Amino acid sequence: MAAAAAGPFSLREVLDAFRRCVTEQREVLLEPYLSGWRGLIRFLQSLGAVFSFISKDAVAKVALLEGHQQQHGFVSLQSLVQHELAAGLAALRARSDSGCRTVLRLHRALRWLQLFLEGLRSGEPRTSVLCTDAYNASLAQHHPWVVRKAATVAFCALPSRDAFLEIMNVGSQEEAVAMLGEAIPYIGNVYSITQELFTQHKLLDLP
Ligand SMILES: CCCCCCCC/C=C\CCCCCCCC(=O)N[C@@H](COP(=O)(O)O)[C@H](O)/C=C/CCCCCCCCCCCCC
Repeated sequence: MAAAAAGPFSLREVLDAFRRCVTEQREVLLEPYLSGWRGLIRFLQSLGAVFSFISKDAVAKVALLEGHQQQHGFVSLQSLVQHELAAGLAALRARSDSGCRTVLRLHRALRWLQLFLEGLRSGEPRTSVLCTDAYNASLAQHHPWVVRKAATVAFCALPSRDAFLEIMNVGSQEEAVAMLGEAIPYIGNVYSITQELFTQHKLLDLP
């Protein structure tokens, strides 16, 4: 499946992808953006079947964006937004397969990731608590009750903080925490630029 290439998870690769995302003109490049997501999905898939309903949704969204990227040759999120908005906001809102609505879902998930990684870095050992708090402060408000319920049940199966730091494949715990400190601002930067772009074009509530 193109959206989830094989190979072990490496936080360094994800960090590099999100670092490569932002240009000097504050554009968000689609290729590294999707590459970062593919790396994250690989991690999620390694956590087992209890998370497969989440990884399947993320894989489908990345695959949809890969399709749009290949079909139209978009280089950046900005060019994707510009292209889809050319048909008018009403037409865009009526589409269920638009790149914009799909990016919006991943964008909200990126906020979850930022908060979750900040929590991991803080030293709180209960990953399910960290994950639930990050989820409630980001994605949860956009999900129906049944999805919220399934997600919070799945969070109880998360590995410990120590296991998380190990799976990052970065080295010692201290090195892993240092890399989290490096990664969070890059992810935050991609989030902020996308948030500005979607605010500017009134796209933050695409159905
Ligand atoms: C060393 C630490 C690294 C942490 C790595 C984390 C890896 C996480 C990888 C992927 C995150 C999942 C992204 C999920 C995107 C969800 C998008 C969404 O909101 N989809 C819903 C709406 O879609 P439409 O119906 O409108 O098309 C859809 O209903 C969602 C269904 C699935 C439930 C989503 C719950 C998301 C919970 C947050 C992720 C938790 C992962 C925990 C693993 C640490």
